[in-house]
Amino acid sequence: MASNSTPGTLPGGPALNVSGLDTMATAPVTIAIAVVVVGFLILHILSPSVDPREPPLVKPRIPLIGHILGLMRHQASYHIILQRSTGKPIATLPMLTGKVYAVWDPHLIAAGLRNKNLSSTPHIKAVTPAVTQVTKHTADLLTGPEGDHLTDRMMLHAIPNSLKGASIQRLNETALAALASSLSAFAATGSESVPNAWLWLRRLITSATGKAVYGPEDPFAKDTEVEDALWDLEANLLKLSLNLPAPLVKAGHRARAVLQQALMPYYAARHDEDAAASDFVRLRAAELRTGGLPDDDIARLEMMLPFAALANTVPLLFWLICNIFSRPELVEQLRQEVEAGLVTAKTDDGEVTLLAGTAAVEERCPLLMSCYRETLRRTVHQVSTRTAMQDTVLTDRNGRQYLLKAGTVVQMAIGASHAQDEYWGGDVDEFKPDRFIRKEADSNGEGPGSSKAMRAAFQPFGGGVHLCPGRYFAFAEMMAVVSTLLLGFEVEPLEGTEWKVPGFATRSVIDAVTKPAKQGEGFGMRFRRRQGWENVRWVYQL
Ligand code: HEM
Repeated sequence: MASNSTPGTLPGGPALNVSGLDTMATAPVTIAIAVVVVGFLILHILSPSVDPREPPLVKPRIPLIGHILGLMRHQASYHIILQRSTGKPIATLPMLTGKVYAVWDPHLIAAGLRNKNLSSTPHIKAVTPAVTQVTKHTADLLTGPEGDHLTDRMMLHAIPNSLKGASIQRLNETALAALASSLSAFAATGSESVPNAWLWLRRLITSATGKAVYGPEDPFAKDTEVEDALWDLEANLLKLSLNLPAPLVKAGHRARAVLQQALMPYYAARHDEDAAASDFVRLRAAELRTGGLPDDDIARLEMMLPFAALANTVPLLFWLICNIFSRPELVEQLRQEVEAGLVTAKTDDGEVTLLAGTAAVEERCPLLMSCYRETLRRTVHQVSTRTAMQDTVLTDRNGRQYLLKAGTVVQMAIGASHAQDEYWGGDVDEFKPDRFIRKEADSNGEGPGSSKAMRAAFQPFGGGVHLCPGRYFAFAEMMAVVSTLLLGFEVEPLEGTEWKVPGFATRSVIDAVTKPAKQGEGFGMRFRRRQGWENVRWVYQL
């Protein structure tokens, strides 16, 4: 009988074959063990091989698909979760029969972003046709050998050249003039209630940026439906890039159609060549035309351009305003700093000139700059995705080397850099307005929270050749709005007296800055013109 068999005797041995009852009792056990063994064999065969020189393997709880499910559910936050649970600087994440390298340590991220063997081109080429639905002619062109050349021209020539020097100066001046006009007219009767602060800021920044980027023919100025489409598309970009069946991405398809239909007449009429259009639009479109793209496909492809200009500035400004105005004492300190540091002229007829450029704020308003950096630290979750074009070695700060095999995808998770107490100290999960200017806790100037450690781990704009070229433009827009609200307005929550700031939405792997949950629904603000600042006309200078 089975019950008399020696513990540990293997099923199927002689003692177990005595009666039919024994056979019936052990058969399920045998099958179960066989299933487990076969399962392990299959897993072993399917699991990607990992060289000991590669980053350490972090296996998911659910074999094969665990990391895929984790990334789908938590998106960019999954990297923070994994880094915190494993404590590792870098890892190999097995997914189905393949693998992805996840880089979490700031020094390794910096090394990866600088490394020329890690390229964004394969990723761009892979997702662009699915996301933009360009014609087959253009898709073939982009994915063929000419596509590499065109992508390089766009990324390494058109973008950097259009966002520097006189080009960015002009872009900034136009956007700042548009903001000045909107904010000078805002709450003209003395006060204004804004039921959804997120949507209000979205509108404010979209109209100023749209005008600066596209010129007077700005497609976003023609219909607010176009602006809505941009953000609906943003929310669906991941699904579109995965090329999921149409019924699962209805909202994405609709938003894409609205956006592309709005951009097509702009490019067909060659408004990108208008004198008042920015070089950002002009140089990219010119490059694409030279590459053989028809105008309609330029419009399809260029629906990605406003994402770069808007998708991160609007949420960052939203969090900066929430972080500041929900702290009355901080508001008082910042008001003094801004009035003393940034106001350069105040005329009798009510014109106030404010500085909004990076150098001025850095030099004259250290607390405001610290709040800005702390907001970036807390809300940038960027995952920079590259492919290793050849076997590549990354070296950490202790000289330890990790081999990245050619052809493997590398995800560098800046959100993980910004969330490690090893660099930021025990209060890493809190918003500390003065974090970047407070006295160093660590006496030798190197430990958690020291300026050296924080400098290494602060990477909100990426690095290497893809370092964000729009950061100074975004900064001036945000500073103009924040300084104006500080000086010119009393800002209160619309409902009650307590600030109930929305939580974070799922942190997308597509963009860099976290958005508020549910489009900031239910979070309104009331603005009242401050005594002595009632009839101000604002002017901004860099
Ligand atoms: C607070 C606002 C912003 C943040 C936090 C931000 C962040 C970033 C980050 C992290 C990257 C690197 C992406 C990577 O490594 O793959 C990037 C790239 C880029 N950003 Fe920004 N950005 C902001 C505003 C802007 C603005 C306003 C513009 C345009 C006017 C812009 C244009 C770009 C472009 C074109 C790239 C791609 C550069 C390349 O791949 O070579 N960004 N941004």
